[in-house]
Amino acid sequence: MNKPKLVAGNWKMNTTLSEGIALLESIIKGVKLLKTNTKIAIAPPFTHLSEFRKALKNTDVCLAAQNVSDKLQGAFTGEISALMLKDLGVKKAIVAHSERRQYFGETNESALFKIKTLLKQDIHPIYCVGELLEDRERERHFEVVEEQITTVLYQLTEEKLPKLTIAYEPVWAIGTGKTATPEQANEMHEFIRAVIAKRFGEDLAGQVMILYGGSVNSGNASALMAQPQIDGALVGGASLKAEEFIAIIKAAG
Ligand SMILES: O=C[C@H](O)COP(=O)(O)O
Repeated sequence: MNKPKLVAGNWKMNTTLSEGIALLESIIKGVKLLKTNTKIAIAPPFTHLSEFRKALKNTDVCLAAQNVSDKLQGAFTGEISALMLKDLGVKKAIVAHSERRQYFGETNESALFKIKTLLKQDIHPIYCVGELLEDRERERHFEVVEEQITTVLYQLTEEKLPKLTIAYEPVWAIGTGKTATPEQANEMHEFIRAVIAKRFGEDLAGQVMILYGGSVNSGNASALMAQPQIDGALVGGASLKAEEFIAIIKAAG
């Protein structure tokens, strides 16, 4: 299946607005010089979204958010709703990143609410799944990821499914410099697709983009992107360096 790949940069809690604009400008410049079919998304901190929307206006780079509230509006101090994101031109949003699960108590259940509220605003969720190191050591990784997939995706209707992107990010590979081998990543992507297919059929499962995330960089991107089940990458640290990020996009094709 030859669908265009997606490379998404998750900037996490990095850059001031002025630093962010400078980095974004370098990325836009680099992308313009590339001949690529790869789709690109950037998820900066919330504080950057409004300015980034202007900067991305005449580009093919898609504006993404790193999180969203599971509530639509009201007395929820500090939260940002899907409606607010839509108003800022946000097209995609990361949901249940492992750092949100680990430090902010997010669960599969809260992820489902977030995904539903995003889909109502026609913002496409990037739903993060992945096992802890201890899960892999105990050979529970397939079980953990299966639960993350079934508790969320099985609650969605068929027509919503193609709007969803999955990011498989083994927690032990995030920001650690340890990448899953291309074979390990591909094996899990294949498993995820099979779990989706069990409920929705092969055709729909084939339409869901499954990204790999976890220490992706210019050195390992080509081997990862060459795997048949890997549809792209969710990039953390390396998306904060324009040259690295551009090299990853190039490797994706
Ligand atoms: O969202 C991105 C992932 O957490 C990967 O981060 P990393 O590329 O810094 O390992």
